[in-house]
Amino acid sequence: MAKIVKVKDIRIGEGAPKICVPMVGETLEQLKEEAAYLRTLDLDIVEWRVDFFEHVEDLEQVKAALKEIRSILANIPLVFTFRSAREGGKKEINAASYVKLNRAIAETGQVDIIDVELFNEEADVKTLVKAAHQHKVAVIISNHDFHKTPPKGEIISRLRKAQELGGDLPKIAVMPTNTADVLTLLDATRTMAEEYADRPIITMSMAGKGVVSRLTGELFGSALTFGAAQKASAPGQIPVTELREILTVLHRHA
Ligand SMILES: O=C1C[C@@](O)(C(=O)O)C[C@@H](O)[C@@H]1O
Repeated sequence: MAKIVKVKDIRIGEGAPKICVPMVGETLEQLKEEAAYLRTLDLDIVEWRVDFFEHVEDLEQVKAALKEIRSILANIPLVFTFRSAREGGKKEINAASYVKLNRAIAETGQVDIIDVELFNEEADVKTLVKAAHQHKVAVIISNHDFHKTPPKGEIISRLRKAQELGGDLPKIAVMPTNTADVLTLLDATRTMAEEYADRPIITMSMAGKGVVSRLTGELFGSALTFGAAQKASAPGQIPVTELREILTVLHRHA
């Protein structure tokens, strides 16, 4: 039985998939407005995609912005994510800066989860997992392919590696070029969840073809799904209101 990952009052891995909504503001004012708006929505978790932030390379300004966001979000769990440009994000920073940023933010105690990309040096991934856990912060170990869908075995291999490295929530997002790719992601999710995972996993097939994978996590084994508020952070995210409605109907008939 896969364990539950608790972040504040949210139990990831129990019941219907949890809804995570990204903030993609570039300025502090935009982020404060986004955070205030997200408080009015029916969501479970907020993700700060800090790679969009104009001052992402100034740690003190990131910390100051985090303090404001944390205050506005109150008891809503917060994921801190720097998405690298090579995996679909807005910017690229070097490995040392990436580790320093994520470690410093984990140590603030103001985030509940950090997202660490699997395709970093293994030593850096392990360093961040250890630092996060020392400060009672959970870790998503993530991987993204914005160009294709790898074979089923490779998807499973990456999720298993993320689990072996101590990620509380292994995650993979892939791009379908056809509907068979969507079935590959769903089949890999099912096999990983049923045969290898001892913790919740997060998977999605992106863009319009992949929307079905963002809705059917309870059936195939993905414990969290991303929905859009004012602006999506990746192709295929649907409005959070529609997402909640569909997840509720599917959960009722599960
Ligand atoms: O990794 C993910 C998943 C995602 O790429 C998606 O496809 O919804 C959106 C990102 O903001 C998040 O960090």
